[in-house]
Amino acid sequence: MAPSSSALVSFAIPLIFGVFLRLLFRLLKSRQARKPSLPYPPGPAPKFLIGNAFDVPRFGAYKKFAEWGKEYKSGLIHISAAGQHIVIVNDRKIAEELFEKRSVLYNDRPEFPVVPLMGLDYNFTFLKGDAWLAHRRICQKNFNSSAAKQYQPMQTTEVHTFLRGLLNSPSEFTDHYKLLSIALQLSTMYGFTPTSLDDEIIRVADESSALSASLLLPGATLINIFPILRHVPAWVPFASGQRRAKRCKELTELVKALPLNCAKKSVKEGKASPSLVTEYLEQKALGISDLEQEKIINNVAWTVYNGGSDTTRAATGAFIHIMAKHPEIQRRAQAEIDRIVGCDRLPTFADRTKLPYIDAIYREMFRYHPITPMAIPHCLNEDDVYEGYFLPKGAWVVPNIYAMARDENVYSDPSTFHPDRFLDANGELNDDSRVLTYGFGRRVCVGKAVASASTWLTIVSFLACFNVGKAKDDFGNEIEIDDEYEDNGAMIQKKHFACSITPRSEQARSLILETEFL
Ligand code: HEM
Repeated sequence: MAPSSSALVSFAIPLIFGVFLRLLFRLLKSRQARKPSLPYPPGPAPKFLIGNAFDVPRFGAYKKFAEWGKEYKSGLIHISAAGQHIVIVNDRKIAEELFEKRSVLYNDRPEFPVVPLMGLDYNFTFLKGDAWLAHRRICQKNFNSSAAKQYQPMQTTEVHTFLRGLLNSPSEFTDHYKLLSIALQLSTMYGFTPTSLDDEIIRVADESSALSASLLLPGATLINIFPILRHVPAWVPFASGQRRAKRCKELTELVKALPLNCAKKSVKEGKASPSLVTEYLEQKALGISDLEQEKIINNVAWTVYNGGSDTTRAATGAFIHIMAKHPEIQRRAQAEIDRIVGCDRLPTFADRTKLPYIDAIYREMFRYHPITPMAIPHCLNEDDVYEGYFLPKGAWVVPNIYAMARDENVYSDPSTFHPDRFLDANGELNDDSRVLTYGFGRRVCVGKAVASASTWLTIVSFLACFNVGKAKDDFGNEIEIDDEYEDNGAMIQKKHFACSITPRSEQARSLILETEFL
C-alpha cells in the first residue's frame, strides 16, 4: 500500500527538525564542549555550520589536500565538515610518527552509519575493537610473508591464464586483467576460478560494489552525516540512500553465499583446490572447528575478494598504461629478464631477488601512481597533540599517500617515472622498500605480501612475453595514449585506452601456449 501524502508530511517535519537539531548539537559540541588551549593544525577557514564540506572536491580530494599542504606550509592540515574534524597527513615522517609510533591511538576506523544498512558489517575493514582484532589475527596468520607463499601456485596459474588471454585477444586487455584480479582472490580464498566476466558471482559483485562505492563516498548520503536518518524507511520518496542501501544488502547476502556454496560443493565432492575456505571446511568435516571461527573465515574471505580484486585490477591497469608510455623502460626491464631468466622459460617467484630492476619498477609504479591515494581513513580514539597542534578524539585521520609519494624533498623530480630512484650505485635495490600505497600502522594492508607477489609476477611475466605501445588507427597513424583515470573517491582505476600489445617473439608465444598444459 502506498503511503499517503499527509503521512509523509507528518513524518518529514519531525525528521527535518531532528536533522536541524542534530546539526546544531554537533556544532555546539565541537565549539563549546572542547575549547582546546592549543590550536588545530592549519587549514582553510571553516564556514558557519557546514565547515569545509564544500571546499573538498568529490573526486581528486588528495590533490586539493596536497595543495593545501603547500599553501599552509604544513605536513598536517585540519578541516571540518558539519562538526566532524578531519586531519590530513601529507608528510611521511608525521604519518610514521602518528600511525606507527602512536598506533594505539590511531587504529580505529570512522563509523559510517550506512554500513550496517548495506549488510557490510561483515567487512572487517570497517570493524573495530575485539571483533577487528580477531579478524586481523586470522589474516596475519594466513597472509604474512611466509604464509603468502602457499598461494604462489594459484597465482602462477592465474597469471598464466592472463597471458593466454592477452595472446588470444590483446585488444580486450582490460577484461583480461579484471578477470585476473578477481580470479586471484576467488581461487586463493575459495578454491574457485571463474572463467569469464559473465560469471554470476562477478556480475552480482560488480553491482554490489558500484552501489557500495556510491554510498560510501564523502557526501554520498546524508545517513553518514546524520545517523538519525537510518531510521527512515526505504519507501519514503526522498530516501534514495536507504533504497540503495537495501538493494546493496540483498546483493551482499547473495554474493557472499555464491562462492561459499561453490567451495562447499567442491569439498563435498572431494574436488576442492586448496584455499582459505576449503581448507577450513575440510577441518570442519573432521570436527576441528568452531562457529565463531567459521564466521570470521567467511568474513575474511569475502573482505579479501572485495578489497583485493579492485586494488589488484587498479595496479595492473596502471602498470600497462605506464609501460605503454615508457618503451625505453620496457626494453631495459626485458634485457634484465633475458639476462637472468633466459628466453626458454617463463619467470618464477624464485627469480625475484635476482631481478632488481623489475622490483624497482614495482616500487616506482606505486610511488608514481598510488592507486589508493588516501588509503582508508583512520580514526583517533583519544585526544592527541603533535608539535603544538591539538588533534581531537574522534577526528578522521587521512594519510595522503599521494602527497607523500610526490614530495620533492624526498623524491627528486617526483612527477617523472624513474625506477632508478630505487636502485643504489651498484644497481641493487636501495633500502627505500616501503610501499606507501599499502597504508600505515596497525591497519596497514594485511594482504600486502600476497598483493606484492601477484603484482610482481604479473609485471615480470607481462614484460617477459609482450611489448606494449601505441596502437595505430585505420590510416596507420599512431594513437596517442590518454591519461584518463577513474577516481571513485577511494581508488584510481585506469580507463580503457587504445594500445598495441604484441608477443615479443615466436618463442614467447610458444611459452605462453605451453602454460595450458603445465
Ligand atoms: C595492490 C593491491 C593492494 C593495495 C594497494 C591495498 C591497499 C590497502 C590499503 C591502503 C589498506 C588500508 C590501510 C590503512 O588503513 O592504512 C588496505 C587494507 C586491507 N587490505 Fe589491502 N591492498 C591490496 C591488496 C590486498 C589483498 C590481495 C588482500 C588480501 C589478501 C588485502 C587485504 C586487506 C585487508 C583485509 C585490509 C583491512 C585491514 C584492516 O582494516 O585491518 N589487500 N589495503
